[in-house]
Amino acid sequence: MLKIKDLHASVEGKPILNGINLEVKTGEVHAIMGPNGSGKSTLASVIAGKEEYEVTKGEIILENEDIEELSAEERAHNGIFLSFQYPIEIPGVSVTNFIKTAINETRKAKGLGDMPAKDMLKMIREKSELLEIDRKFLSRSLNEGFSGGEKKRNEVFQMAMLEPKLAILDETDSGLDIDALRIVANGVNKLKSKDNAVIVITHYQRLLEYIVPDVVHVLYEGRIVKSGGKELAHELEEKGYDWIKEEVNA
Ligand SMILES: Nc1ncnc2c1ncn2[C@@H]1O[C@H](COP(=O)(O)OP(=O)(O)OP(=O)(O)O)[C@@H](O)[C@H]1O
Repeated sequence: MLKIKDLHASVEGKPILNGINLEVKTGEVHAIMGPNGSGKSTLASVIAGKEEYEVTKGEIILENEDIEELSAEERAHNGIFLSFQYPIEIPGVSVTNFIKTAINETRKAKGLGDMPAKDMLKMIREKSELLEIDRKFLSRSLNEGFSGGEKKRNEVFQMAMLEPKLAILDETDSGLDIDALRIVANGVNKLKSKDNAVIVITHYQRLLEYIVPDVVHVLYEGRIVKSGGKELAHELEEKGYDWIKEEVNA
């Protein structure tokens, strides 16, 4: 699904990613952890193709295609979904209208016409039920006055509707209370299939109790310095990152 080879990236001339190697296969869930400022969100943004980040070296390959030259929009059309740490508000555009537009734009890029209204409504009904989202919520302006938990739930709803091949969830646990965390995680688990893959960026082992990762990576100073199974997340929660830093600097 995704292969990243020796990826280096900078922002405003400052190197942030210093040689990332990562392979995510279909059906897998990978967690990325690491201290503040280690480059986790930058990695997510670079995969999604955000313009402010400059790739200075390396390759990002999605399903055997080098996506380096593709814009963020084209990458989204190719099935990459990135949830944002700080989602934007769009007053006057409802959650439903936003998602309809996003789905139809993706279809257009594939040479398809708009999704018939009946199918769209059916999908909205199914996915909102899956994620236990109140229908009233769907007519509200996108993210305007949403609580932290509502924002996150809305993002997972967008993901459910767009059915991406590769979903990158950045700090999905921030702002979620325990019940919402469980609902969001259950939603992600239900959306997981043998044909897609998920990368979860998180600071806490808590989320990984619900979305169980196949592989956990530790990012430090722009490199993946350790990878392991889900037990690595427990170890990090217990011991923090100093031992990793010592290992790297030894
Ligand atoms: N758009 C930007 N402009 C300037 N600096 C940036 C930008 N994006 C990231 N950086 C810098 O890159 C470094 C890595 O940031 P990044 O957000 O990727 O880390 P992180 O591991 O996700 O951190 P956190 O755990 O705090 O969310 C930081 O020093 C940050 O200030």
